[in-house]
Amino acid sequence: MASPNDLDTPPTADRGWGRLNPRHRLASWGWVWAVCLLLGQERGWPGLPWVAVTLQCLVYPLLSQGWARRQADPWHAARWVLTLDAVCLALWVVWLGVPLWLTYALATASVTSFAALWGRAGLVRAGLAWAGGAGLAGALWGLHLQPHMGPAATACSMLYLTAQLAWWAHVLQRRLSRLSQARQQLAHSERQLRQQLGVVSALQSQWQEQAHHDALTGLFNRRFLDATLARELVRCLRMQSPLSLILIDIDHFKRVNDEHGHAAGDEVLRRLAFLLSNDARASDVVCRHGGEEFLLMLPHMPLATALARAEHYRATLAASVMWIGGQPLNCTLSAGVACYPADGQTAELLVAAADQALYRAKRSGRNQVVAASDEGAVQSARA
Ligand SMILES: Nc1nc2c(ncn2[C@@H]2O[C@H](COP(=O)(O)OP(=O)(O)OP(=O)(O)O)[C@@H](O)[C@H]2O)c(=O)[nH]1
Repeated sequence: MASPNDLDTPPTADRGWGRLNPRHRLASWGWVWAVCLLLGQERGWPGLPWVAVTLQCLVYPLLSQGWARRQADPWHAARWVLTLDAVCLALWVVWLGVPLWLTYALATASVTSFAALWGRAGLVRAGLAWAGGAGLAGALWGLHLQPHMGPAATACSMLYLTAQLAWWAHVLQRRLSRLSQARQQLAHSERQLRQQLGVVSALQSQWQEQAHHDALTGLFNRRFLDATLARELVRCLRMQSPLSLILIDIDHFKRVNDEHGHAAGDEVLRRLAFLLSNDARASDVVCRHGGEEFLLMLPHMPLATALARAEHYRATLAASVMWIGGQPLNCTLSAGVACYPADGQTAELLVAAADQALYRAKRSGRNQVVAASDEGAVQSARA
């Protein structure tokens, strides 16, 4: 006696996969009225049962539906309406003499409705309602078995049952197809989301790369070094290990730009960057500190080794002739070397010590390497 055809409300675990549909319920009761009409003709009912049948099949559904709609929770009220339907149907079939096909059609339609709407709990409720209705009718009027009906009433009952089952199947099919569409959409959205996440993560990596690297040379930039140096110093303190800094500046770089052009100057910066990063260990951080200045952070490297590294760079650059735009170009560099902990215990102090050493290297004539701890002494012979 219920219909699940209202698909606008998504089913929930509580509501099964159907929903009580008032129009379909009225049609079902109309059908019952038609079957009773045929049965009444077959059995030659007098006038009174017709009034009762009409009240039951055409008036009661309207009244009960109106009541359910006025309740605060119409869904809960519908459960009681459907239960009352089952009780009434059981009363009728017992009173009419349990006609086999009519009982079967009505009971099946009622039980499937309960099951579709409320699952297993609905089945129990349907069983109780039918047993209650039949028991009440049996107590009132006793059981008068007249199981057979004529072909017209039987055909009508069968048709009703078939229509009811077909309707449920149709609703179930629509629900499943909607579910499958929703799943496909969900999978599509998930794919799109994954793609977008991929793009975002690629952009993030690109942004991090740009944020930490110098565009011209590809070396780390000063921001990255500032963030790393403090962390490395803490590690070296914990491990009681030295950390050296080499600050390098190309000598008379302005002249390079003036005489060979800015592009040639850029090329010199790139080649020196390549030289510096070529020998670097995995733990070293080679960065462009600004302009024509480079800073190397060398964890766990004592001063003597750092001085030797700086001297290697100085000597290599001084000895090499760069051919840029068909022109020979020779550059030199000056370097200041400072070592933790002797020359400074914080990042700022250590960089300042390396800067002082570089300044002294410049002041002493350039193309040389100077250690911060060795006040004024030139560590490396001029090339
Ligand atoms: N080509 C090029 N030149 C740069 C870049 N950044 C800074 N410079 C130039 O580097 C030069 C640095 O000049 P100065 O600071 O006077 O130093 P210098 O000429 O190297 O002289 P000293 O350091 O005293 O030996 C300036 O002419 C800047 O324009 C860059 O990215 N590309």
